[in-house]
Amino acid sequence: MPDPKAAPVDLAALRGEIDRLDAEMHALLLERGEIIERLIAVKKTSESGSAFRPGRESAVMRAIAERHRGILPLDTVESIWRVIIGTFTWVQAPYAVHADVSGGDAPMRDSARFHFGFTVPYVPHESARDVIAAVAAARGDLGIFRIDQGASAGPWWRDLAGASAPKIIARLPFIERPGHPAGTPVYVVSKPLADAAVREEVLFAVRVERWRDAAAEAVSTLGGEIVCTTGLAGELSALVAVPGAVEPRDLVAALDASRAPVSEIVEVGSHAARMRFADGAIS
Ligand SMILES: C=C(O[C@@H]1C=C(C(=O)O)C=C[C@H]1O)C(=O)O
Repeated sequence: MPDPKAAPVDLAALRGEIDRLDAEMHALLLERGEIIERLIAVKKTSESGSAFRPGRESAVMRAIAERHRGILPLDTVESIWRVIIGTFTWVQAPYAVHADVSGGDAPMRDSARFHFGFTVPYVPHESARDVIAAVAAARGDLGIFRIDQGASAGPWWRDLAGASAPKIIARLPFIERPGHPAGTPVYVVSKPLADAAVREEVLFAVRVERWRDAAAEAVSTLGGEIVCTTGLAGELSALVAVPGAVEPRDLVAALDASRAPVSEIVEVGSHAARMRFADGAIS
């Protein structure tokens, strides 16, 4: 590879270099497409109807963020690769992205376009629950909605309970940072991915007979957090995220010990460990 510092100085020659690189990048994308064609047969995607492998996607995004340098903003490489990955997933098994626009269409459209590109269809809905219902009714579609729905949205996470109900499969953006151009924190739901799901963080719908502030501390001692809560006929329903190594019985024991007795606990999804980007480094 030529040393860029020793690059030719006239404009036409520099544009010639850019043309060469563009042709190489395009050829590499075509080659990536050929590998995807071979991968379709290995993954047997047509049987499950879903090509998403959120753990693999998170690992790819981490590698990109870790090796990135130079004048091109991270936002740009991140969005380019999200479009590449989202579209190559769509090529394996077509899907639409259903989005809850109850908090405004613009942030959700930004999120869908940034993370899945423009080839994948975008379908707006009135609520997170409508998104979950649309995903339940479709074969391989995805749904996205804001994690912070506010109390009026109700306990939407309970719609994810049950073996065949949709599940949370990812939390986006993968690379969290202040000022992210599509930074609204969203959950991605799909039909259950079974063995293809990543379980670095596991999410439970938990019903507790009464609420105690000590319950939040108990969950945080396990390395988890209470993501959302809502009142439910004298009880409290919470969506709780804990590291994958924490067994449901450990969570129940911790909540019981904080005098917030658990009357029901159901797994409603899982996702990759969160990544944060600050001062040029991923943690
Ligand atoms: C290519 C795959 O399928 C999907 C597309 C990916 C990609 O284009 O890099 C990564 C993960 C999957 O969501 C795969 O499973 O490796």
